[in-house]
Amino acid sequence: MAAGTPLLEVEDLRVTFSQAGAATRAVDGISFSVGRGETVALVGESGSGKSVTALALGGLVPPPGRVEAGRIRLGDQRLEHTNERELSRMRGNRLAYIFQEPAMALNPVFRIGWQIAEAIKLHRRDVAVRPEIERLLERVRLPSRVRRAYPHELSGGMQQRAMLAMALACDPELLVADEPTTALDVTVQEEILKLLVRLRGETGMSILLITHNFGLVSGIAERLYVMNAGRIVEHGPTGEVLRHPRDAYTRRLIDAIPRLHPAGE
Ligand SMILES: Nc1ncnc2c1ncn2[C@@H]1O[C@H](COP(=O)(O)OP(=O)(O)OP(=O)(O)O)[C@@H](O)[C@H]1O
Repeated sequence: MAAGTPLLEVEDLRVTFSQAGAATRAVDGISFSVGRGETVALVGESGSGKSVTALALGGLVPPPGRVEAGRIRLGDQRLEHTNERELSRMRGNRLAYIFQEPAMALNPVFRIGWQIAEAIKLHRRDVAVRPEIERLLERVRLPSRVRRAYPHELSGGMQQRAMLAMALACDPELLVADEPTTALDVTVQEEILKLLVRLRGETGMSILLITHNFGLVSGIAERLYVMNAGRIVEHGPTGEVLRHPRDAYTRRLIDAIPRLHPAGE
């Protein structure tokens, strides 16, 4: 593969939800890319189509949603031609997700160690499971004792770290983080974002960060795409877009971040 080729390339993606004879185009012909080792943010208000885009990457759009058109390439793999079995193998091998509500994604009746072990066993037969659990807990800065804890015994931040450990179990090339900190307190949000930055440095993986919050992206994402009503309305290097937004919708979202505009400025 040529040097500089992005890890993920999405072209003209369209996703439609059809219900009771009416069709809603949730994603309306968007194109974007994520480089190797790069963090890219997809930013937009609720309902703009960010999550549906994220789900489309892994073939996870729920019915009655349907990917109508588009080309998706991850490394040397064309995903739109991939069947469900291959997609499910790829999820976890090359592509992993973390979502907003770790408490919903973790199984309440199993200990954290068991759940991480399942994630390891699903995709990797070549590693000793127990040391690998310890390695992953260490990687997300959780103490070893968490292995024996149930999800409800952990704080929200620790639950999100446990989800991250499961997502990292298979050394994904791309981590899709869909509103990973929205359910957390502000200080914990910062901890999780710092952890993501550190993990990216340690593993070399790429991150697609999905958020409604422009306040989160500086210092995390090199580039961002702004989504509105299923379309990308603006994109560019994060600092540039934050300082000189060209689109009126982008400007409105940025104006809503109080700390970028201290009183008197
Ligand atoms: N399960 C569904 N059934 C019907 N329509 C859906 C479904 N999921 C999403 N949509 C449609 O897709 C649009 C985009 O939803 P999406 O979840 O991608 O937005 P979002 O930007 O991620 O917002 P949020 O942060 O609130 O999830 C919605 O406005 C809705 O019209």
